[in-house]
Amino acid sequence: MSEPAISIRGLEKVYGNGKVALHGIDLDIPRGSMFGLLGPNGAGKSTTINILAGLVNKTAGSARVWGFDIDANPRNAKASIGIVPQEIVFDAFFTPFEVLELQAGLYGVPKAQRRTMDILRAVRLEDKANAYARTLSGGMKRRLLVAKALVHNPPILVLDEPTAGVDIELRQQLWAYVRELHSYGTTVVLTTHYLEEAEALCDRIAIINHGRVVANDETRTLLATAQEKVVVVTIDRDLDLAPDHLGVGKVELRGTRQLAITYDKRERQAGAVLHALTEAGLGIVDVSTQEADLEDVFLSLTRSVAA
Ligand SMILES: Nc1ncnc2c1ncn2[C@@H]1O[C@H](COP(=O)(O)OP(=O)(O)OP(=O)(O)O)[C@@H](O)[C@H]1O
Repeated sequence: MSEPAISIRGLEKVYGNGKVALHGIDLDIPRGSMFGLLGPNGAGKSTTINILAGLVNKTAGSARVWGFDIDANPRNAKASIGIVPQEIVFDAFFTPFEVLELQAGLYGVPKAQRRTMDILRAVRLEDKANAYARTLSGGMKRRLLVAKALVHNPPILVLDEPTAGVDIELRQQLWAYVRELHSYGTTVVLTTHYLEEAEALCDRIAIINHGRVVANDETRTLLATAQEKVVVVTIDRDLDLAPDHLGVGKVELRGTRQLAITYDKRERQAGAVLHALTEAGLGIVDVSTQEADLEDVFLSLTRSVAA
């Protein structure tokens, strides 16, 4: 197997004020993956990313980006990663074209190899190429940030909370574009608070809490670890109250004919729940089940770890 796109070992960060942001993180992000870095506010996501980007100095540990050690080979490590930061910062008096050309200059991309107009076209800003950055809408600025991260054609693109404060339509556009990049082989890492977003987009997810990795798995495996399952049963008669004597989990009456039963799937299967209902003399008309979603996994993991 090829070396991971990003490989982190024992990464620690203590800020100047004594705040321990990372307690020793181990993390491998496979090449070609769409990887979600999830965690509540202050978990250490930005610190991790900023260390990889060379913007924050680590206290201990090591990291390799596309095989390049960030200490031994910082230039190559930096050239292998494009970071889309959380905050929008541009010089208002540069045009998108100039912003990208300047960035290309910073990364030492020779003029002949620059793809400024191609990138602007890809993020649908070609008609704004020569407008001042200050005249762009919030959404356009976001797209310009993505464009900026791509000028040196990095194999890894990291998006730090890219859709915070972005409207739904733009979010969809942004994700469509990120998916496209991913389909062409770019390794994509995104940090997000939006659990549904990570669930929908990422093939692997690591959850960080209080500077520690508390989960790191394929999205579907992570979802399968959620223990609660709900079976919703339509019964053959009207009820006034949820029956409380079934002994199969929490029973809730929805309307007069539907029962939602939440049970722990380690303890019993849906069949046993249905059996208990028929034993209680209730006829079953229809059945559906709901798996727990990522939010349940996230909450159970981030609740169980002390600060
Ligand atoms: N420059 C700094 N000086 C001191 N403490 C810091 C600094 N930057 C971050 N921290 C602290 O380190 C911890 C981790 O912060 P970090 O920004 O990495 O979290 P995060 O998971 O990215 O959260 P968010 O999503 O809110 O950005 C927090 O407790 C934060 O207050």
